[in-house]
Amino acid sequence: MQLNTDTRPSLYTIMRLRHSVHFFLLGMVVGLSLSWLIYLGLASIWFGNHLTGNLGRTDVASVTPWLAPIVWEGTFDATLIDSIYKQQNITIATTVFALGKYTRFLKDFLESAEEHYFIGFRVHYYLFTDQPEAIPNVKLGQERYLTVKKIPSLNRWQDISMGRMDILEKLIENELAKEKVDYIFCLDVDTKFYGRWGVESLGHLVGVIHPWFFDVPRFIFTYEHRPESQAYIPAGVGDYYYTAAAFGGSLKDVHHLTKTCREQLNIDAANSIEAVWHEESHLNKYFLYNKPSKLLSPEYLWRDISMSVGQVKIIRFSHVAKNNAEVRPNL
Ligand SMILES: CC(=O)N[C@H]1[C@@H](OP(=O)(O)OP(=O)(O)OC[C@H]2O[C@@H](n3ccc(=O)[nH]c3=O)[C@H](O)[C@@H]2O)O[C@H](CO)[C@H](O)[C@@H]1O
Ligand SMILES: [Mn+2]
Repeated sequence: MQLNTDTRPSLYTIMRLRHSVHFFLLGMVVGLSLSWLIYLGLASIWFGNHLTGNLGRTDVASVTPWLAPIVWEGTFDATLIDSIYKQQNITIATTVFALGKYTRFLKDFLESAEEHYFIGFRVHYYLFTDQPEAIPNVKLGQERYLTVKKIPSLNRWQDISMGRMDILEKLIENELAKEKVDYIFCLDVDTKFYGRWGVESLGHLVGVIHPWFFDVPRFIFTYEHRPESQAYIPAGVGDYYYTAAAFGGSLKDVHHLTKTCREQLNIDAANSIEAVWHEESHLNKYFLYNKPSKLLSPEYLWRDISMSVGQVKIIRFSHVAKNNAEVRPNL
């Protein structure tokens, strides 16, 4: 009997083994490729999120010491923030006063607002004037409304400017509170929009840093320093210097602001004292003790379109050059 002592693997076995190895290697390659693709996918989501989180500026402060954001270009994602507010069906009331010769600013103000201001959102302008017939016919976009309110003019521009607090307080109380209004902004009319002013600006109480005082030390701020005035701020105190040409927030907060400033202005008037920068001084006092929940950088009220500084990468809203002696009723 002959035993089969040939222990060498048959050709067939070798072929099968090689096949398995090939299969194994192929599996490895496919597996690794898949893992790599999954890794890349996850990484892009991960780093994508981090990129959003990395928005920010190193050349300016974008948060206050009480952790309120200061809105500068490069600190927010406009598309993302629009999509968040789009779900909320909000209305933004916007007040503007144009008395005497200031009606001439209305055309540019309204036309430029229709191009840049809360585009895609419901805006209701409330326009106070002594000459409704002088209001230009500006075509408003969809879901944009304008209500004109006739009010008497006053002899002093300071009284017109300060008188806004009282009128705004009453507007909120008597009208806006009953309507579906979520936010309100109160703006000067001798201004024009040049870039996006959108929902990134919304908050409970919103102040705009004055364009002449955003990069100077506190002792330069033109707060009211006479203790006799209700707008008094002691030396060495204060966070920022805010402009009165633009402020806003929720109806409730802006009502409290306008009511408080109106009361303080009345006490000053009764004591025959007028704060150095009128209602702006009172607004600064208010913001010192009622901190804004959001601050807007001077991009949201620049000095004049022709002036540039490195920190201001985009001018969204700006005062227009005007000859005060010519447009105001008094000096
Ligand atoms: C950049 C900035 O911080 N601006 C403030 C500054 O002066 P401004 O020089 O910007 O004051 P202004 O002459 O623009 O007056 C304020 C606003 O009152 C209205 N108005 C005034 C006069 C007139 O005859 N008709 C009329 O409609 C108009 O809406 C105007 O925009 O100081 C004012 C009060 O001291 C206000 O605090 C302004 O917000
Ligand atoms: Mn002004």
